[in-house]
Amino acid sequence: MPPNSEVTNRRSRRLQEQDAASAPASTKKLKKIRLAELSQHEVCIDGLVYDIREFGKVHPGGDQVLLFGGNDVTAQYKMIHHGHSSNPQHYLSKMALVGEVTDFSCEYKFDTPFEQEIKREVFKIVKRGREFGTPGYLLRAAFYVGLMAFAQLTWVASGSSPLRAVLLGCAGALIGLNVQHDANHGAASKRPWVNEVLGYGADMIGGSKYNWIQQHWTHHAYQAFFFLPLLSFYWLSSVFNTQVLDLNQRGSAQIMDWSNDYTKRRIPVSLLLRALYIGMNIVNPFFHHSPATALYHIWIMSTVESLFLSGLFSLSHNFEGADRYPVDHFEKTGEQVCWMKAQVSPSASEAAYQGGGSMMTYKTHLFPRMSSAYYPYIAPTVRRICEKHGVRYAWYPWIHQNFIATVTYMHNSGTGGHWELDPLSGK
Ligand code: HEM
Repeated sequence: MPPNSEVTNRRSRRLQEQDAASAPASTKKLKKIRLAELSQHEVCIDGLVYDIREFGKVHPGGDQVLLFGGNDVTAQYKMIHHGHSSNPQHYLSKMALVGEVTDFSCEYKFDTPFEQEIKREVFKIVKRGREFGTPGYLLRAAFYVGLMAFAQLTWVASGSSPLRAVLLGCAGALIGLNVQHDANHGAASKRPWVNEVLGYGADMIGGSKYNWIQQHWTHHAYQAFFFLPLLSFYWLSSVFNTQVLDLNQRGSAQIMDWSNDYTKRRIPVSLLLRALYIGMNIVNPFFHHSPATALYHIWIMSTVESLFLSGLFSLSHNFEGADRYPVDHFEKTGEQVCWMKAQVSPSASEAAYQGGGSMMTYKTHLFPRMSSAYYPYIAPTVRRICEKHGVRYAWYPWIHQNFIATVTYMHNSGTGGHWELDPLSGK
C-alpha cells in the first residue's frame, strides 16, 4: 500500500530534528553515530546500536531479522516480542551492543499500565511460548493450500473458465488472509522454516513475500499512516508492481531502508515466482481461448481476489471515527503516545474476522506474533480492558454494521466531512 507521504515525511523530519540527550551514561564508550549512519548489519533499539550479523544465525524467529538491518527497529522489535518487556536486558544482551544513536527519538511509550494489563490478562488465556498456530489453524491452512493447489492446477491444465476464475480468486484471497498473513507475522508456527515456506503464499497470489513484509511491519509500527486499500485495482497493482525488481517497497522506504544484502539475495527467487505466476495465470489462458475470452477470465479472477481482499482491509481499518493519526499528540506536544492505545484507535473490527482470520485487527495489531486462531478467545478480555482504560474500541459484531461504518467513513473522506480543517480553504 502506498503510505501517506505527507505524514511519513513529517515523521522523518521530526526524527531528524530530535536530539537524544537521554543516552544512558553506561554507554559512553560506545561509538556514537546518527541514525542515517547505521550499517546494513546494525539495528537501533531505544537509541542503542546492535550488530546483528552473528545474531541472525541464532535468532529464534529465523534469519529474517537481517531484513531489518540498517534501521531503527524500536517499535517493530517491541511489538513483535510480546514477552521481552518483562526482562529487556536479558533478551537484548543476545545481540552485540556496538554503539548509540545521537538523533534517536520515538513517538511511542511502551510498557504502559494499559499494555501491561492487556498482556497480563491475555497471557492467562494463551500460554506464553504457545501463541503460534494451533492444530486447528494448521488444518485450516492445509485446506486453503489444498484449495489453492486444486484451483491453480485446473486453471492451468484444463484452461480458464468463469467458474474457475471465481474459484481461483477466492482461493487466492483465502491464502492471503489466512495463510501467508499469519506466516509472515511469524505466527503460523514456532518453526521459522514453516513460516518461511507458507509466507511464499504471498507470491502465489500475485504479490511478493518480501515487499509484503516490508510494507506490513511498517504498517504495524505506524499503522494509521499506511492504509489506503486500492479495492479492485489491488491485484493489478500487485502483479505489475515493479518493486519486486529490487525488493524495495517504496512506500515504507520513506521510513525504513530496505537496501541490504539479505534483501538483495532474495531478488532472484522473488522474480522467479513472479514469472511463474504471470506464466500460469496471465499467459496460459491465451493458449486455451481467444484473447477476448482469456482477458475476460483473468478480469473475473483478479476482481474476485481484489474485492475479497481489499474489501476486508477496508472494513478493518477504515470506519467511522477511526483515528488516522494516533501520534498527533506527540507531534503537537512532544509527549510520547502509548503504543498499544495507538494500535487500537485506528483499527476495527470483529466482523471482518468472518471473512478472514487475520482481519480481526485489534488482535493482530496488539499481538502480531500470535496466531489468528486465538483472536476470538482473547477478544472479550481486550474489549473489557479497553473499556476500563477509556480506549475507544470500535466493535462491530455483524459485518453489515462494519460495512455501514466504512461507507460513512468513505463518504466523509469524499466530502471532507471529518477533516480537521476545511479542505478547500485550509482553515
Ligand atoms: C525487528 C527486528 C528483530 C530483532 C532486533 C529481534 C530480536 C530478538 C531477540 C533479541 C530475541 C531473543 C532471543 C533469545 O531469547 O535467544 C528474539 C526472539 C524471537 N524473535 Fe525476534 N527480532 C526481530 C524480528 C523478529 C521477527 C520479524 C520475527 C518473526 C516474524 C521474530 C521472531 C522471534 C521469535 C519467535 C523469538 C523467540 C520468542 C520470543 O523471544 O518472543 N523476531 N528476537
